[in-house]
Amino acid sequence: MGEHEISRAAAARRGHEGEPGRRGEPDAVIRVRDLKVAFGDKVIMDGLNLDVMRGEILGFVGGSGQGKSVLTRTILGLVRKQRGTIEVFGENVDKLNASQRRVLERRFGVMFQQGALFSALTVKQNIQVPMREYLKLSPDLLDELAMVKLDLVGLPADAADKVPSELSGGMIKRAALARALALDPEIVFLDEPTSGLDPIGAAEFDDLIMTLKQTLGLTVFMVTHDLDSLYDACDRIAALADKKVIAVGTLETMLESDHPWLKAYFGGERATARQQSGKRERNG
Ligand SMILES: Nc1ncnc2c1ncn2[C@@H]1O[C@H](COP(=O)(O)OP(=O)(O)OP(=O)(O)O)[C@@H](O)[C@H]1O
Repeated sequence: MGEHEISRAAAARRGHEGEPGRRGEPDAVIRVRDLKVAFGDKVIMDGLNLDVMRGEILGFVGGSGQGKSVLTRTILGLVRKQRGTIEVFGENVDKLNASQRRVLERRFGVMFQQGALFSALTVKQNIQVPMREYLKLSPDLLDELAMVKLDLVGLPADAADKVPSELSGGMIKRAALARALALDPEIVFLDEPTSGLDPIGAAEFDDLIMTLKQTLGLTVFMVTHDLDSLYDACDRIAALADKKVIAVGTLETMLESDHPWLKAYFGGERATARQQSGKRERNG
């Protein structure tokens, strides 16, 4: 498949050619119902429901250790569930055979916490890892595509041949995002993408995510503790507590909730200051 065909296929998948995504697919691109996940006796989620809508940036919040990463990994098929259904693009993932599963995986991009790049590989080689796994392309085309991805995330061309230890924290995040975008995914999972970045770097990363959502029509599932990201970048927020999604909606929905964790989280000093300022303080 040539580059042009790949881009066309990706555009068609995202509905850039006049349709709202694949025909017949629901607007909820991820639908989780009555999910139970446990490790031995330790129940992490029980009766959890969640919809992620096409084209939105959904911010997923919750206290430390509540199960945000476990939910992400369960949706990705990396953690076994005890009960419940997970539908992605309208397909029940339990009903997919191995090859259908592989097709589905190509429609996901994942950026794990801390970037998780291969330290011995250059940025370009890191970006090419999923391409080599899923696409049969010539070395020249692989190089060309990797440079397109670098440009997409705002990295200079000379970052291509550097290894992760030669990059700043912000550049590592961008390189990891470029790798997550390697296969032109429709949904991107980001696990605390702004953690470890300084306020300006974090604001720039949020801007990049919003731009990619607009230009590529991406759906973004973003686990985050970053109040600024929740205020500035997310279309909706889902909050995890008591083994369930206890609230989902806009920021106003979160602020109106009586749940003690949400009251503490969004009513705390930092959140209150953020609300009152009405803008991102980190921009100085
Ligand atoms: N493979 C595993 N085996 C056993 N327990 C696990 C496993 N993976 C996660 N857990 C447990 O599941 C719980 C939820 O973990 P998870 O990493 O999803 O939390 P989190 O909400 O993402 O936390 P944080 O915000 O601190 O990253 C934790 O108690 C964790 O110890």
